[in-house]
Amino acid sequence: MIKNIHIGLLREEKVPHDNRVAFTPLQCKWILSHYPGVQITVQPSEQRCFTDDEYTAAGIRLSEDLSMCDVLLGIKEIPQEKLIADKTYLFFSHTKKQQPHNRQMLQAILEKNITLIDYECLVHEDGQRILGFGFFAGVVGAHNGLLAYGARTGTFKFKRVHECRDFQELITHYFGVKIPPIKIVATGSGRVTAGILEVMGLLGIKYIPPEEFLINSYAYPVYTQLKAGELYLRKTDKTYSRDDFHAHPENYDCRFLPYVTASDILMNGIYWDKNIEPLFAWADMAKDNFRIRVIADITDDAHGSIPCNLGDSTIEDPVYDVNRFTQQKLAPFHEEGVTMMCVGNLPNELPRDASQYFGDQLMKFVFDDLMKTDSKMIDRATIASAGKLTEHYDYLQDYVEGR
Ligand SMILES: NC(=O)c1ccc[n+]([C@@H]2O[C@H](COP(=O)([O-])OP(=O)(O)OC[C@H]3O[C@@H](n4cnc5c(N)ncnc54)[C@H](O)[C@@H]3O)[C@@H](O)[C@H]2O)c1
Repeated sequence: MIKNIHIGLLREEKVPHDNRVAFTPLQCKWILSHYPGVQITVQPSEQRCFTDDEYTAAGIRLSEDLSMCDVLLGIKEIPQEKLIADKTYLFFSHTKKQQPHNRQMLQAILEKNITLIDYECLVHEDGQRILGFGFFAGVVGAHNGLLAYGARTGTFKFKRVHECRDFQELITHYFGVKIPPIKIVATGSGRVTAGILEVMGLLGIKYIPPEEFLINSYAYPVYTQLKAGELYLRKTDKTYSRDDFHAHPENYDCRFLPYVTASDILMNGIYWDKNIEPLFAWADMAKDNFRIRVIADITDDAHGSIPCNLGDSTIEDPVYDVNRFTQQKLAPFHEEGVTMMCVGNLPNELPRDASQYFGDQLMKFVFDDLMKTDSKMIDRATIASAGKLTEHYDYLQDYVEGR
C-alpha cells in the first residue's frame, strides 16, 4: 500500500557543515508532480549547495519548523538536541560499526522514540550498497591526484574542483590540458573507481591492460585498473573467489608490488579492512625502484591499504608528503617525499553534482519502498524502529548501554 507522506529536508548541523542535500530543487519539483500524496518542506540553510531561493523558485516550501513532517532526510549525523521525537529519519548515522562518537546520538534516537533508517544499510538483494557518493569522490580524488602531480613536477596546472560551479565546468576546464606521458595505476571496481575512470576518459588518458602496463613504456599518458581479482590471490591455490575473499581476506596475498616500480601515480579506490593485506610496505618505499610519486588515497583509511596514509588532509589543504625513509610527514613536494592526497570528504568539492546523483539513486531504488507500509529493503536498513533496536541491529545494545 502506498502512503501519503510529508518529507522534510534537514539543514546539515554537524560542524564543519556539510553542503550536500538528499534532493535538489528540481528533484523535489519532479517528486511533487509525480507523487500526489507527497509533500516536501525544506529547512532553510546558508551552507547548502542549493540556495533557499533555488528551492523557492522551484515551488518548494521552506520552513524552519519541520515538526509536521513524517520523514526527515539528512546527510550526516544529527546533533541530539535537534532530533524531533517520534519521527522517521534517514541519514548516514555511522553507528552500525559502534562508532564511539555516535553512541549518544543513538541513545537519544531510542529515547525519543525515533525510527532510524541508515542510507549505508540500504542494499540490493545481492548485498550491493544502493546509495553512496563514491562516484564524485573518485572524480575529485583523481583530479586532486593529477593536480598534485602537475604541481610537484611543474608539468601542468589544474584549478581546484571547488572553484568550478559544477562538473560541467570542470569538464570544460580539461579542454587543452596536456598531461605528460605518465603511468597511472587505479585500484578497485566500485563507484569510486568509476569516478577515477571518468576523469581518465575526459582527459584522454589511454587504458592499458595490467600485464602490458607492467612491461611497456609509452609516449603518451596511460592508466591501468586493478580489480580485486587482479590484486588478490588465495595463498593456497592462487585463485580468486569474490565471496571467499570477502569472508576470508586473510587467506589472500596482495599482488600489487610490481606496480610500484611501473607507476608514477597510484589512485586507490579499493575497499579495505584490517584483514586485507596492504598494497605495499614502508620498506618497499625506501627502495630505489619505488617509482610512485603521488598517491591519491581516495579509499582513505589511515594506515590502511596504503601504509603511508598518515591521516586525513582537508579540502583546503589536500596534500602532504611522507618521507620514504624516515616515515615522517613533510610539507608537499619534498625531494625524498611521496605526495599523499587523503581527503575524507571529497564529494564536498562537487556538492551540486554529488547531491543530484545521490537523489537520483534514492529516487530510482528506494523512494517507492519508503512509501510502502512493508518493504524488506527498508526493514534491513532500519536500525531503530519507534525507539527500539530492530532484530538486525540488536547487537548494538551493548554499545548503546556503554558496555
Ligand atoms: N575519500 C572520500 O571522500 C570517500 C568517499 C566515498 C567513499 N570512500 C571510500 O572509498 C571506498 C570505496 O567506495 P565505493 O563507493 O567505490 O564503494 P562501492 O560500494 O561502490 O564498492 C566497494 C567495492 O568493494 C567490494 N567490497 C564490499 N565489501 C567488501 C568486503 N567485505 N571485502 C572486500 N571487498 C568488499 C565490493 O564488491 C565493491 O566492488 C570505501 O572504502 C569508501 O569508504 C571515500
